[in-house]
Amino acid sequence: CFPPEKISSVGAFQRLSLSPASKVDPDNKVKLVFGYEPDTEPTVLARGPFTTVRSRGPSVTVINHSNIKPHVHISAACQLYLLLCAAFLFLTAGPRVTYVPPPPSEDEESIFSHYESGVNFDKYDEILVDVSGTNPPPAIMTFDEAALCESLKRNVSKSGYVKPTPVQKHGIPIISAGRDLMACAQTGSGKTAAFLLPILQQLMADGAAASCFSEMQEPDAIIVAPTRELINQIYLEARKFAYGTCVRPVVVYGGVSTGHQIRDLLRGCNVLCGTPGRLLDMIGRGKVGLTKVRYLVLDEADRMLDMGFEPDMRRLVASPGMPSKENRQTLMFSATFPEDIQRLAADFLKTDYLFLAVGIVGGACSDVEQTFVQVTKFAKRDQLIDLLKSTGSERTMVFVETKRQADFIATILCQEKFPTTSIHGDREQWQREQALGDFRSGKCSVLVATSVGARGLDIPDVQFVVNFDLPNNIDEYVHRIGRTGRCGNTGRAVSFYDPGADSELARSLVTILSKAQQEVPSWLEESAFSGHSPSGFNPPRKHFASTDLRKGPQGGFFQDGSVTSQLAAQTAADDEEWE
Ligand SMILES: Nc1ncnc2c1ncn2[C@@H]1O[C@H](COP(=O)(O)OP(=O)(O)OP(=O)(O)O)[C@@H](O)[C@H]1O
Repeated sequence: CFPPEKISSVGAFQRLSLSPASKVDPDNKVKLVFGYEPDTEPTVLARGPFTTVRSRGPSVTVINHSNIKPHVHISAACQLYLLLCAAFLFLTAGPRVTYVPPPPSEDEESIFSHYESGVNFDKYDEILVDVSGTNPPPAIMTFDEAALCESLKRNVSKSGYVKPTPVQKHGIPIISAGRDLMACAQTGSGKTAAFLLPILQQLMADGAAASCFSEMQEPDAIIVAPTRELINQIYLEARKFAYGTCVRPVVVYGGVSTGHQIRDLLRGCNVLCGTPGRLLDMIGRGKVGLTKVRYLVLDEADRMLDMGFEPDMRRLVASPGMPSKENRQTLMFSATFPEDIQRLAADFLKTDYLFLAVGIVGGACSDVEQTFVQVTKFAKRDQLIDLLKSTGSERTMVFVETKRQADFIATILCQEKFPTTSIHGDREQWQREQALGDFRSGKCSVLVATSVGARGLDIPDVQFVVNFDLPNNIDEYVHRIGRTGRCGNTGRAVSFYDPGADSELARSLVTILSKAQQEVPSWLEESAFSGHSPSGFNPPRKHFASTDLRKGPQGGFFQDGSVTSQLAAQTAADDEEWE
């Protein structure tokens, strides 16, 4: 059946059309051909029930013709190899995703619904702020000083924002001045608006408007975050601030029908929010062009590294069309600033980027009252039930180590008549979204979660966090308890400390507690400094680092503009399983 009748280009692929008049194979088999180059003999590597087989580059694709007779013998080794490839593809591809999430509400009241900032909101002004790098612009004290355009100002006010938080006071003018930024700030202190407002302001001032007339959308800003729930939340914030303007944010993330997301994308997109994999997929499909990108935001950058997204992030910045770092503005947000994040910052950001640290890098929010209970593994369940009975109907997040454990504990709590739901990586996306919806609406007052719920989730009125299992990573601990005590509100966290399993974390916990001005239980201190714990206070780990390594004499510390003393930061953690 060779030479082929026709070779045509189909996007990045080549299609090799074979003559239907070729000799008939009684088995009706199809051949997979590799290594075809003009004037060379193709090598047939496989036969199988394929309809269309595609491969990139010089290799060639064959379209199924049931009447083709293979004319090259396939060795047994090749057959085995291809069988393994097919099995791998089948296992990794999984079932086709068809879930289409319900559209977010168009109702203005629900778009702008928010919870009130808490009694400690004004205490944010006392937090030490460190800005390092050359010529940082002065901080703003009010949203008026941010010179936002009318519609944005109106949306900010409808969101209940009266005055900026420290990360906004410093972050907004830095971004508006066109500077690259690496920022670390405590949980729940308003990082999302710190990058969204100046970006949206600039796009609105430039008259950016989404166009639905292009098969390839070319966003002005790309925002990347590690988890589906977090990126969706960022998208909803962007949509809220862009309400009533021509700027159109769009979100793409895994677990949802790709076709649905492409259709949404093609309705116009200025600000594209995405998880790394789905974003690269859209770029690979030619639905997203990068040449117009002016802003690239990497939120929770340290978590993206922990989750193994570094290659994806590098692929993104190296993707065809992506402006070089000199020609775009890059903003990275991270709870910690370890060396691998500094390395990434050096690669992705301009050399004169500014480093902004609000509070203690990697420190816990001091509005959360942290309590520890010593309990053995087998007594945890009863302890949890007692605890929940005493807290009544407070909105509570319970963190556990494994997905199976999450289901198990959720079932037990339901049996005990606590309205409970769960979120973890083995649940379908629609189940995850339903669980969050039920928890947000109050239908379920308890949400049992694995680490997937630890970062970034901003759920109103979570009064209580329980670490049923402590994480093996102190950063994770800080993020988990940060689901409460947000935006100046107070919250409580109770952690079950199993001396047999958690002693490795003891010293880091003592550090975190003391820095957040919390009482340190004497038994925890003893455990931290007894021979059972790893030697050395806050043992070094590959992630450890605190402040900007570039810091020179000009790197000062500011408290609303004035130079203060040096911040310290200590985090210690191991990698934990992520889903
Ligand atoms: N200036 C402000 N005034 C009132 N509320 C605000 C202000 N800034 C942010 N908020 C609200 O505070 C809550 C927390 O903000 P956000 O989720 O951006 O925090 P974060 O720093 O990103 O937290 P995390 O580190 O957990 O991701 C949100 O509900 C947000 O709408």
